[in-house]
Amino acid sequence: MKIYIAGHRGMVGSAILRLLQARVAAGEALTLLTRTHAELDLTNQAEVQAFMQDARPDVVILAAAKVGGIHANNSSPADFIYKNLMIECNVIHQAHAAGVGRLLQLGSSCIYPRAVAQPMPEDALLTGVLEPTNEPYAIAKIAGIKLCESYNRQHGTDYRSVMPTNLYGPGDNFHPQNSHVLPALIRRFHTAARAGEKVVTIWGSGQPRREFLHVDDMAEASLFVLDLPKDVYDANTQPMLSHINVGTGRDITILDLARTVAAVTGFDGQIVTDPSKPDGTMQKLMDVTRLARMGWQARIGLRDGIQSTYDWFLATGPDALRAS
Ligand SMILES: NC(=O)C1=CN([C@@H]2O[C@H](COP(=O)(O)OP(=O)(O)OC[C@H]3O[C@@H](n4cnc5c(N)ncnc54)[C@H](OP(=O)(O)O)[C@@H]3O)[C@@H](O)[C@H]2O)C=CC1
Ligand SMILES: C[C@H]1O[C@H](OP(=O)(O)OP(=O)(O)OC[C@H]2O[C@@H](n3cnc4c(=O)[nH]c(N)nc43)[C@H](O)[C@@H]2O)[C@@H](O)[C@@H](O)C1=O
Repeated sequence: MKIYIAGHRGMVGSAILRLLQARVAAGEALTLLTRTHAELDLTNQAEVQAFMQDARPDVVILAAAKVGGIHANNSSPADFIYKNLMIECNVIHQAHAAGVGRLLQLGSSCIYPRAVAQPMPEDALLTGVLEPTNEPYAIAKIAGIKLCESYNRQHGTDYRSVMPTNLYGPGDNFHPQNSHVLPALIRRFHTAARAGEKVVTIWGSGQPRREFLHVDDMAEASLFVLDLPKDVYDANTQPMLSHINVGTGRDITILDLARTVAAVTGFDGQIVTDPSKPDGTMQKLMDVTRLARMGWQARIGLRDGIQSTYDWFLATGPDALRAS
């Protein structure tokens, strides 16, 4: 079986690739196809068409996307909606055109309305107004779900969607402005602890609540959902409500997260908030009942996950981190 992993150098794609490589090493007859962004620009329809027609994968895992934290989303909304729509349209349509029967694409918890009841079940989709700081990205991610559902309904494909909560882990983007909160705080607290600084500032009020899932758990959940027999997936989803939430089912305030990162990195000074920066959604907690019913749950606790991610950060060194 030939599996194409789109986005294999990203945080999630590389974690999925590690799991699949382990399966190959254990004797599974899998051929893993990868292309870097430089080799194949997934926003380019002609390039994606040529690749799919030539490579003819049996299965596609779509983990490539334009990804970033609250500031990146808020300041480059055109990039987030345009690139993500183009990637999804090209990969999903050209996969179908090349006869790919099975596909898994990754969305995001930001697809749900900003003021929805918590925890958020899958059927909260399209029931209210989205969070403005990431509405363009969320619209693209909702389109990804609807693309998969539409191809399934019209063409009988088996294209599945998983909706991860906020992720973190090895391979994350630690950029000071463009990253998500957890890698941003690891870098900021580490730098402050090393420099002997007495104050670290975090964005917003510190009161928003977020749920954090380690990327190795996410990779496991992705393959779990991809591997589910079709009758099991179909029995637990609906043709027009087919996505599956992936999370831990537990959340934490940003201030408590900052305290945890401070402890892991050895920072013992003061933490102050910066209310001039946006809070975004006040709470984002996944209802993970659907996935739990099918037999999967997260294993890596937040404190352990932050510690191992910090160990990876230290081993990798700031110079090897992403530049944008
Ligand atoms: N990180 C998180 O907290 C969350 C992530 N997700 C979703 O999970 C998926 C993976 O995210 P994550 O691994 O964190 O993101 P990363 O930014 O780590 O990885 C994304 C990958 O996609 C590649 N890529 C982007 N644009 C293109 C393009 N035009 N052509 C080819 N490759 C491209 C990137 O390559 P390059 O770097 O060279 O551009 C990169 O390797 C995404 O769908 C994301 O929306 C969902 C919820 C939370
Ligand atoms: C995964 C998810 O990620 C984004 O949504 P978000 O959850 O709001 O993401 P975030 O991680 O950037 O922020 C979480 C909270 O943390 C606060 N915060 C404090 N200090 C820093 C800080 O230094 N950096 C960042 N980035 N945030 C900080 C910040 O103000 C906010 O209150 C979207 O891309 C969305 O589309 C999406 O899918």
